[in-house]
Amino acid sequence: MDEVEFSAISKVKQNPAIVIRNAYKKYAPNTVVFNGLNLTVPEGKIYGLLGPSGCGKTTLLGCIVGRSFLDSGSVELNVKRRLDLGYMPQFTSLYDRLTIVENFFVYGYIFGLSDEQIRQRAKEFTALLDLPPLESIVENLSGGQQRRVSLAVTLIHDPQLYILDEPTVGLDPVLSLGIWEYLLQQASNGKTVLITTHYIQEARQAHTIGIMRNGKLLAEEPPINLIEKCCCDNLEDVFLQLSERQEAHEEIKTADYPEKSERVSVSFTEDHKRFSKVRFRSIMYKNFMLMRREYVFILLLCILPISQTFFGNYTLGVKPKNLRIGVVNNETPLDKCNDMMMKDCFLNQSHNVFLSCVYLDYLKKESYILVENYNITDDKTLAHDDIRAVMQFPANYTESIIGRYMSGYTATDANVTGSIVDIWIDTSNQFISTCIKFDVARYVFKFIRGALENCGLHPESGFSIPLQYENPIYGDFSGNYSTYVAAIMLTLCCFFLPTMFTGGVIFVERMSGALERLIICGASPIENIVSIMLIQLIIHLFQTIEAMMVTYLWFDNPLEGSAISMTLLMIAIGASGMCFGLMLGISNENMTMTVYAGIGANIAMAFTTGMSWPLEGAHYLLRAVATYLPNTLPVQAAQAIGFKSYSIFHPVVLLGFASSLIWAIVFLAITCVLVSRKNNIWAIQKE
Ligand SMILES: Nc1ncnc2c1ncn2[C@@H]1O[C@H](COP(=O)(O)OP(=O)(O)OP(=O)(O)O)[C@@H](O)[C@H]1O
Repeated sequence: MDEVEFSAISKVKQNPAIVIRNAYKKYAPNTVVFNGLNLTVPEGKIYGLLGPSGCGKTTLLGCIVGRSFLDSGSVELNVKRRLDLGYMPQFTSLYDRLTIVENFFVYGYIFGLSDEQIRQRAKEFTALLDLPPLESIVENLSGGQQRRVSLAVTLIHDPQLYILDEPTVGLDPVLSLGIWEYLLQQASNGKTVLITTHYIQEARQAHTIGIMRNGKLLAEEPPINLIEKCCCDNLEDVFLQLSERQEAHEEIKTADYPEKSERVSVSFTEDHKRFSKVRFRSIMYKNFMLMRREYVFILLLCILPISQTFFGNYTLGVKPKNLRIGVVNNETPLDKCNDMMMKDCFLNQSHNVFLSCVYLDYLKKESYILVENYNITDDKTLAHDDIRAVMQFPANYTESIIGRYMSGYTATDANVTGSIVDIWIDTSNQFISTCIKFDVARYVFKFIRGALENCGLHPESGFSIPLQYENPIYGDFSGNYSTYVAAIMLTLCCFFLPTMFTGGVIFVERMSGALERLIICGASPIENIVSIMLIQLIIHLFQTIEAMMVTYLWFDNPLEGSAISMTLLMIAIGASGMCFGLMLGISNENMTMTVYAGIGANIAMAFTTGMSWPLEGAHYLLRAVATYLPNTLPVQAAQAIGFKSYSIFHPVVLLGFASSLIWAIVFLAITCVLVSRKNNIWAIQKE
């Protein structure tokens, strides 16, 4: 018996279709996959690649179709166009939400097939592979059915070279036999087939067998030769025998691994063409079909900006109502207060006006709920959680006010102390306590003015502060938080939604393996990214218009500047959000990370826009950084257009645009670096 050489260079004499020489590859220092591997696939033959699980068969096929690189060595194919290559990945890698025929159209269009040709091929494969009805959605098919559809997709364009990664896994023997018969027939027509399989006996039908183990090819011969040489009855025994022999020579595996990594890859002639109308049409077809199928998701995308802006405008900055205030009125019980007191002159003692009633009536009209006979505990803490403040009026409150008014600066100490209302406020909620402080002070002046007017006196003759607020420079007198925060919410909405959509779509396409499959079929990454961004841009335009209509038409928030400038700014913000999403979708290996990174970054950026608190109060280091984060300058630009009617050429507005565009470029640049550095970036590795 001849000694079977390790790493045998083929003795097959036919023209080679695939030649791999001195291939080295490792994923990590301890994961050497190829260690000087040589392989030759003869043209017009079926080559069965066998090897234990994890020996590198899929990696090898990946290097042949251009989805992975070798660290060193060479790969040569007899085909120079992707059109001549048909690759069936290990996982089905189809568009699960599309129907079988829609998948045929996506991949048929990529290769420039006409509708008629695609339909014809679909018919042929339905018969050959016993496919389910072509209108079935792929995700509803069984594993075996999906695998058969995947094989049909691989062969739709009638390629010269078939690279098939375990096409018969999970199929019944009849179907497997049918597939092998078809492959043999194709080989007799001059097609070359490289096929991996775990079913060793099935591989007997191949013209040549390659047995791979520990980074090398142990043998490469017709199956019958191998069986004879090893004096075995079947291929399984050959495989075991060769494996045992290699164990004995294990030291060979640690042969000198090249120090320099060259990233060797196959190249196809049409690869220089980064953008092709034919391929772009196919990708857009796929996007539109997916959108049509996912109409509920699209509807949700349209509703989201409306709901976000509605919720935001209805909750943020709206004055709290129905706050409960405990009242201890030592002057008179509240039920003795009446409407007459509000109109009568308090200086006329016979009218029995209680000013505490007049004051409390103002609070009641402002929607405060007064809790009567409230008991103040000794330590002045509020006894009930829902009581936000407690007010205590002295017994001789009205009398003391009159005394103070009549005597002016000569008022007695008793009159001064008797006219003071004590108030205890729960400050655990700063917004609410500030609101109460503001209202109780405001109504002191208001009710004194009203009371003096009831007596026919000049309203300013009472207690008032010598300060006059003129018209606001920007904004209105109410100066409320909701108008301030409206533009911020709009900005965040326009950044966040494109981030999540783009990141999500890219991630899902990577996870399904369909994106990588499209790229192997020749679709360039640029075509894919541009198509996703185009769809997102259309959606974003709708979302921006909806969100602006809710913000400015429904809620009447101030938009002093041009609506067109504001729309353009929101589109620029959306573009940077999209690029951020793209970076997240490409860089993460699991969905949870993508979602966490997207939401986490957006929450952090929302804080640094000054939405919840002015940035002027932040730590000076954070303030310095926050200014240059993606949403800070755009928010300032949006505020400037909304409140100050700045034009698009004003430096503040230009800075907002510049920030969004620069960030978009930064995110794209990071994405490009990741794409050029990482192996198999277009697919998430499955176990
Ligand atoms: N992207 C990757 N990063 C790190 N290691 C990887 C990667 N892809 C594959 N590997 C490792 O490389 C080795 C070869 O994997 P490969 O999938 O090529 O084997 P295989 O022979 O196809 O296995 P199977 O028959 O089970 O599909 C395995 O040890 C695997 O863990």
